[in-house]
Amino acid sequence: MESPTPVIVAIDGPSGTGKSSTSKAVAAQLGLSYLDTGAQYRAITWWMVSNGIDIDDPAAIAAAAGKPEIVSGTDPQGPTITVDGVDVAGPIRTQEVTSKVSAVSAVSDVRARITELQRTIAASAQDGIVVEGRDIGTTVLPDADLKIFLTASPEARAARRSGEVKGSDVHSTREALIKRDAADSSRKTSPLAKAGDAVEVDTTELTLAQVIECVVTLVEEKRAGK
Ligand SMILES: Nc1ncnc2c1ncn2[C@@H]1O[C@H](COP(=O)(O)OP(=O)(O)O)[C@@H](O)[C@H]1O
Ligand SMILES: Nc1ccn([C@H]2C[C@H](O)[C@@H](COP(=O)(O)OP(=O)(O)O)O2)c(=O)n1
Repeated sequence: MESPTPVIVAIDGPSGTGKSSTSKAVAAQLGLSYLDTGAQYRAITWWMVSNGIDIDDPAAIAAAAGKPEIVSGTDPQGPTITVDGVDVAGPIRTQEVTSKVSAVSAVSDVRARITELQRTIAASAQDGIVVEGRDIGTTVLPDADLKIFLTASPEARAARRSGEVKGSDVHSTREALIKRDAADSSRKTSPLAKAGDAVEVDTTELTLAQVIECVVTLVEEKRAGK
């Protein structure tokens, strides 16, 4: 049988809308690769913090942006991320990294470096790839075959996120999410935004299974129309 044309899917949206869980499941179901671009920004942030770079000094961040070697494994059944050969899948999820990632990812030299990496990974995915983040449909892969923009109410997103972290309360999680979204949406270089040709899916009232099914159907429709 002829193998299908590689398909490139971009999934963007704010925190807690379901990007990672949806992207991983869609990629696994359709035999595509998977790239979590937020993990790459978290990885470079982790490296800056670990190497004593002043997060409030964009020039210092820019000067160091080319130093760490970030490698992403794109198997949706077990995605990996390393910095200079060290597995950082755990350390990049700490509160400290989460609170600093928006400042680091606003620096244009950081974005240029990580964007190049993302384009290289997408171009080398033989069967296609699902790439999730904030600026994939607008900047990283503007020619993606399908662009999805996930949204959900701040309440739903905070409830989902605080459900993941033991002992966290919904109110402070909601405030932190709103603050990070505002920073990501208002930065000068490649802010969080919906591409003009993206399909918006509000996941507030949907189960994860429903969102996955919706995206799988959209990918299959695209493939059939190719
Ligand atoms: N539609 C949904 N309904 C309920 N919970 C969801 C839904 N989508 C995702 N989740 C849960 O919400 C949390 C955050 O999802 P995640 O995929 O990490 O979001 P994002 O990547 O957009 O930050 C996870 O625990 C996930 O299982
Ligand atoms: N394409 C991307 C992906 C993430 N970022 C930045 C902005 C986000 O707040 C952080 C972390 O992203 P991540 O997707 O891991 O965040 P959450 O899973 O939503 O908590 O990285 C970005 O600037 N551009």
